[in-house]
Amino acid sequence: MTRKIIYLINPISGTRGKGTLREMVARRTKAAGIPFEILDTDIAAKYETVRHKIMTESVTDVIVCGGDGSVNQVVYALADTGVRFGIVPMGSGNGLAFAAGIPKSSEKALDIVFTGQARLTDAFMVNNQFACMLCGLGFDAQVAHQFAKQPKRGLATYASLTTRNFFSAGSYLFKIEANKLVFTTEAFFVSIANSNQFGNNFTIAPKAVLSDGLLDVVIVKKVAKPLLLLTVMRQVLAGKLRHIENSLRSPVIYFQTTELSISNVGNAPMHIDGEPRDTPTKLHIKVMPEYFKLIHAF
Ligand SMILES: Nc1ncnc2c1ncn2[C@@H]1O[C@H](COP(=O)(O)OP(=O)(O)OP(=O)(O)O)[C@@H](O)[C@H]1O
Repeated sequence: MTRKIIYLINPISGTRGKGTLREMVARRTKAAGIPFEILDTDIAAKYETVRHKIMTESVTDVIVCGGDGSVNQVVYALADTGVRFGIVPMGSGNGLAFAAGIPKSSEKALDIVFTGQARLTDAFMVNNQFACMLCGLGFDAQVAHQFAKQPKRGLATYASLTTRNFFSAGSYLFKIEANKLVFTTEAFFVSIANSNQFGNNFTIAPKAVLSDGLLDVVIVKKVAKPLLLLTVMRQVLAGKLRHIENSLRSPVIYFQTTELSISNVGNAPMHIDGEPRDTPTKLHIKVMPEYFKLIHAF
């Protein structure tokens, strides 16, 4: 297949400067003999010009050089063109990239762009909002809301906000309907995951697969604070899927589904793919199987 690549670089994602990246991407793509163009991502997610180029210039691949928020907006705007998407992870978390086996090193991630396999990958909708890797309600969303206001991005900022919030974290009441069951729970957070991780290889839904047509739902219930860390570590290291009815009394409820409804009774904050979003009181969440083509390392 003759390839033509558009690179979309987010100038503000993560902490690394993008000058070296631009130079490296241009030098190596030229050396590989692939026609290409390098543009910036758009803060307002307007990609009509890119869409026009895809249609009129036979562009085959759009490579996002940024974090999960950038991937989210680009994929949602352009998936229907049928292009293959790749990622050079430049964000603070990079959950989707790491779930697809893409390494953090920009040089190695570019190798995957050149040699990796495009695989049909699921996405999901949260009411009318698009998600490709993770939606969170509660603790991690609180962190995402504060992170968005920080002058400096990156993992260090995330880690320090997470630690600070841990001690003050509150729980929220949710009414959840999934797999023909309705239950009420008081929880620190609810994660709805397509990717197996939050980012930075911190796994929250160990059984999640990007292309299985299922969403992994992890509910970490209200427990005494000293127990919370242990509960999360157990989920990270050995989280086992169980039927909802068999885990209602456990500190963690972990199940798979294709869709669910959540009444956000306690008004928990929300994030989608790491970006803070308004807090809805009612959510309907539904998987969109095989929604886009993502270049994986495996
Ligand atoms: N050209 C641009 N200028 C400024 N901001 C932009 C631009 N393009 C996109 N954005 C915004 O940048 C924000 C951060 O993007 P991104 O997710 O790539 O980085 P990150 O938050 O550091 O990483 P991660 O999501 O992996 O934690 C998003 O809110 C996105 O809307």
